[in-house]
Amino acid sequence: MAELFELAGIGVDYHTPADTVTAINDVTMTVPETGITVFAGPSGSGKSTLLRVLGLLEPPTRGTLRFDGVDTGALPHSGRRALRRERLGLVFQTPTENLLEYLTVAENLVAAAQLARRTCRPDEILDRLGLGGTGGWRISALSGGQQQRLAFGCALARGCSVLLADEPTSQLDEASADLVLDTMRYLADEGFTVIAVSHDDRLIEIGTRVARMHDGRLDGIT
Ligand SMILES: Nc1ncnc2c1ncn2[C@@H]1O[C@H](COP(=O)(O)OP(=O)(O)OP(=O)(O)O)[C@@H](O)[C@H]1O
Repeated sequence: MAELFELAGIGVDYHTPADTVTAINDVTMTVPETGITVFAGPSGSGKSTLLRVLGLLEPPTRGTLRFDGVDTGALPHSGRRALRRERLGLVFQTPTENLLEYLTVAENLVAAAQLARRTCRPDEILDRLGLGGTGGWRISALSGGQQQRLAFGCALARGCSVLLADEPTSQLDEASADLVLDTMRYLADEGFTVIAVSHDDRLIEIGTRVARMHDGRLDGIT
């Protein structure tokens, strides 16, 4: 199995007025290009911080992060930004955080594509995600699960091959969460790399690889 991310001795410290918090402590692992990798663990164990590191939103304090063979720490700021924009799609836990509420569904997809200087066919993406016919709708007319589906759609519109989701089901009722789980399975089957952070047992169950975190450390991978 090809490995997409290679983490070696990754550490992240945050300096607060009171002290230094080590959010990630010496994490060494790989993340494969295929399947669904889930980071699980109690609150405060460092899952979201690690996802931000993988999403190139935040450089680690220590260690080496290779993405597709490239040492991301050796890249200039512009190189990291280009990788982030072109390859990595982030989906956050609050559905509306991922979308522009003053635009329609289709306009959100077009705006996402434009960010990556691409064009897209909104109807095609909406059909693939089971949202056919909603192109002209306002975002508020979609359910929370449909909004999260559209957030994944925006990553597709940008041409991203890697989808990183931070607790994508935590704000949703069961039916809406089901829509998101189906979408993640579909995208993994389509060959996208899907990576998620979650407390949700049902999301952890669909993981093809589950990395358990505790106190910033990796506690095991199954
Ligand atoms: N910007 C920051 N400044 C200071 N400390 C931070 C910052 N971000 C995270 N932390 C601390 O780092 C540790 C890991 O936080 P993180 O949010 O990554 O954990 P988590 O497992 O995702 O938790 P949750 O499931 O509650 O979101 C916690 O102790 C948190 O308080």
